[in-house]
Amino acid sequence: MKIGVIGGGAWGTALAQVAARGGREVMLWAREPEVVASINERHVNSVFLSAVPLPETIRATGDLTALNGCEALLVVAPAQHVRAVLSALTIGTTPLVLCAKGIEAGTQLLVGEVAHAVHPTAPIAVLSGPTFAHEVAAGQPTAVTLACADEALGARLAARLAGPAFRTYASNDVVGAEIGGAVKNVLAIACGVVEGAGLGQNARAALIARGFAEMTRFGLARGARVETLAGLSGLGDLVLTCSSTNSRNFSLGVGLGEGRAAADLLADRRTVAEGAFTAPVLREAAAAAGIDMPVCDAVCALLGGAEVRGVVGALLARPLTREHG
Ligand SMILES: NC(=O)C1=CN([C@@H]2O[C@H](COP(=O)(O)OP(=O)(O)OC[C@H]3O[C@@H](n4cnc5c(N)ncnc54)[C@H](O)[C@@H]3O)[C@@H](O)[C@H]2O)C=CC1
Ligand SMILES: O=C(CO)COP(=O)(O)O
Repeated sequence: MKIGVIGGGAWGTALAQVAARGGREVMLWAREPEVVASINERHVNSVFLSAVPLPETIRATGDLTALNGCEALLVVAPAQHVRAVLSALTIGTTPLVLCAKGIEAGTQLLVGEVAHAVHPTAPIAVLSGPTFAHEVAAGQPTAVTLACADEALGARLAARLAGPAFRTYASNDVVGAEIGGAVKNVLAIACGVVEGAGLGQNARAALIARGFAEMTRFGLARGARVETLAGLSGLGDLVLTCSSTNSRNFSLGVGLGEGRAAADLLADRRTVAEGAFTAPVLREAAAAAGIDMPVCDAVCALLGGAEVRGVVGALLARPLTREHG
């Protein structure tokens, strides 16, 4: 049986590699003809993950119908494009494993909720965790959360995707697994700003802890479980992306912290920094639910062009409050 991968960016390619290592045949759909040609002809994704040779069992296509008949589909298009890509597919009851991290603009839906809206008969699972694509593709040790409401299916998917260096931990908290990944991208931008503006390591650690408090407040309000938020897909991924310039979100924040304009930084890149798209949606959703998320608000202000010194000053000048509740 084949595994299908929807999205030929760095993460889709690394996950194709994971599935291929498990002995699966993999069909990867990519939007860019040059990615399809590069994978099929030279067995490398020269656009998004050029350092890693790929096995011949990974085939690429630009035709979504080539994914028909796959045992499961890993959905790895950026969050804002998942609806459009899934709408072009006939799915039936093929399990969809959502691997993008974000919240849809306009609807405030998590990616799994978007997938369910488009394909109500398809079982939904979420794969999320601290996973830089280049490390996974290189076979470095990695652990992820594999969440699925249908626990038997979740266990099957977790077993199918696991490998000697790729540990999958099963969970039935789909919403919790998604919220961690979506919110940490916004917080990683904030930590990058701290780095770019030279505000110090104390500030970064404080942002991680207070950011986690924001993630928890938002997650609990959306039905997530606190232990999921404190696990691989929440705190684990938050720590990873808030500490490394390998994170696209963190490095976007570094640029903002250095005083560069968000529009210029985003125009310069072909890769996706999901936090830039999630931040305004998260602010909207949090405000509608009456949830205080000052770090996320600060990221929105910086993305909108506010000056770093003023935004940081306003964060620090908030009235003193209790650490918990
Ligand atoms: N790169 C990583 O280390 C990890 C990425 N992710 C998540 O995976 C998702 C995909 O990210 P990457 O593979 O890193 O992407 P990438 O940044 O390597 O490449 C950009 C991707 O966006 C796609 N794209 C651009 N415009 C599009 C459109 N209009 N419609 C459909 N697709 C479009 C491109 O085809 C390409 O696949 C994101 O949600 C990201 O947060 C999750 C874990 C790790
Ligand atoms: O989600 C990721 C690692 O888990 C990748 O983070 P960035 O998208 O910030 O590079």
